[in-house]
Amino acid sequence: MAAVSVFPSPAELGAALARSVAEAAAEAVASGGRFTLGLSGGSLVALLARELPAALRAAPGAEPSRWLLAFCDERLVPPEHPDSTGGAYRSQLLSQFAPPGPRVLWVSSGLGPAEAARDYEEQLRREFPGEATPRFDLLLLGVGPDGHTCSLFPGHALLQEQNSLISFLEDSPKPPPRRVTMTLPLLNAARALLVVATGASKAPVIKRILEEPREEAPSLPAARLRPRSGRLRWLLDREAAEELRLPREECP
Ligand SMILES: O=C1O[C@H](COP(=O)(O)O)[C@@H](O)[C@H](O)[C@H]1O
Repeated sequence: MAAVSVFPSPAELGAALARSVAEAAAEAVASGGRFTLGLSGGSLVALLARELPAALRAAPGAEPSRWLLAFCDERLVPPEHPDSTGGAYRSQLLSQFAPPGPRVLWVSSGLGPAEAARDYEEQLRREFPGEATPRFDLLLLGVGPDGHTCSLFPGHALLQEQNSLISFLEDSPKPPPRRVTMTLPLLNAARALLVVATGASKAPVIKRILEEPREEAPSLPAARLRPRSGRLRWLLDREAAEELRLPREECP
């Protein structure tokens, strides 16, 4: 069962998200020496860029130099392109870390989609030796008004992927079309998933994802986020949560 927390606005949500990341980092660094974090793009980039640096200053044990960062999905455009998730994080968030900052696994934009996915999966496997399916400490996810998460779109064949950790698509309905993405088996292996949604345009799909009867294989990709043994928490602002009736935590 997912936990659902609702915030008055994206500002309070962003601050709580940043505190959760800092706390998870401090815990992981204390127990295992490193923190593995997967980042999604879109609206998350600005939220994290605005709130995470201050949250980290308040959590000395979080130690960003002990972090391994990966991208939950990436658009295959040059890093300087405005659609590049890695490029956006580099300029908006990573530039704020004092050296040495986190270690980052970059998706290679110079390769074709299939090669880029294969290369990224190899990079990941090297970082998690001995784990058939790597378990990230925390994955930060978004959701689109159509119910997509990462670059997993409704009705797309990638939803059936069972073997690869990373896959690719060349027909994303949301531009740009060429992308690589974590697959459901990798997402659902994580120790914790935080899914963030803000704005009224997402209210109808949030209701469907969280309140429609649970099917074996729901059509909305974000409804297939079901961690095998990890935690799943949704962070919503009031607008995104306005159609929900289920019990949730109302946060100040
Ligand atoms: O295209 C994408 O969209 C989703 C949702 O983005 P948002 O701006 O509506 O929050 C994002 O999570 C994903 O990383 C991105 O490639």
